[in-house]
Amino acid sequence: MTGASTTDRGLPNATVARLPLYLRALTQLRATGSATCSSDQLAEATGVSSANVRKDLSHLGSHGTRGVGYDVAHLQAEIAQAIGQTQEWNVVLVGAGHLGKALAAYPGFASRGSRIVAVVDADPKRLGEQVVDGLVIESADDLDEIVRDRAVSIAILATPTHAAQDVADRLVAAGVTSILNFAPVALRVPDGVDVRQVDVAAELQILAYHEQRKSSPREEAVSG
Ligand SMILES: NC(=O)c1ccc[n+]([C@@H]2O[C@H](COP(=O)([O-])OP(=O)(O)OC[C@H]3O[C@@H](n4cnc5c(N)ncnc54)[C@H](O)[C@@H]3O)[C@@H](O)[C@H]2O)c1
Repeated sequence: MTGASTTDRGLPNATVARLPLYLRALTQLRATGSATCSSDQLAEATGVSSANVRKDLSHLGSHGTRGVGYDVAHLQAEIAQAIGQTQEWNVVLVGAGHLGKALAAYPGFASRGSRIVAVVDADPKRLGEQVVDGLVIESADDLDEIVRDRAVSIAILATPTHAAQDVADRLVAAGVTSILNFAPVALRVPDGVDVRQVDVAAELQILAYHEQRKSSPREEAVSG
């Protein structure tokens, strides 16, 4: 992600990254009828340590009540407010290939505050193809118009690497201020534009590193 380790609002980026996890856990707790929860419960549901849960929530001004814990509904509203989920954000998805289509078909974004309002592609053969109910592939030539007319502020970029910077430039010029980038390239964007890079391959490489570390003592023991 671009920018410093603290957001403009003053929350540390690591906290911001965990808030959606707490929100998801609180939504599940509320669905099962829980009115209150402890930091331990949130820790268990999210995989975050209890100490970090308490620290993160204290940044929001929530300290919980001794012996009772946190009020689930109140905390849910507070986190939703902090991460801007009290309104719906319009998203354009650029690049309707294998990955783009799979993302566009995922029904879970809307319930978490983001709505894909357009899917665009540069390949004329794909135009008009239905991706999901209510979304057909539109022309990348119309990107500027789509961003402006549909009040899009967030883009998902799923084009090949070679096209990504050009697409990002166009998105920013049209008014997009946040980009979720799947193309394996470091985008250059002006100040005020946030980029989150998703690199599943790098995540796998990190796991491979840990696998290697797990297996090497055994190998040493066998050879030694
Ligand atoms: N983050 C990860 O780990 C991860 C995993 C898979 C794929 N990827 C990346 O995601 C991107 C998409 O992968 P894919 O398998 O879906 O590729 P794909 O070739 O199936 O799809 C890419 C789509 O982008 C379209 N496109 C090309 N130039 C464009 C432009 N200028 N404007 C709009 N659309 C344009 C193409 O017509 C095509 O439909 C690639 O950059 C790939 O490397 C990343």
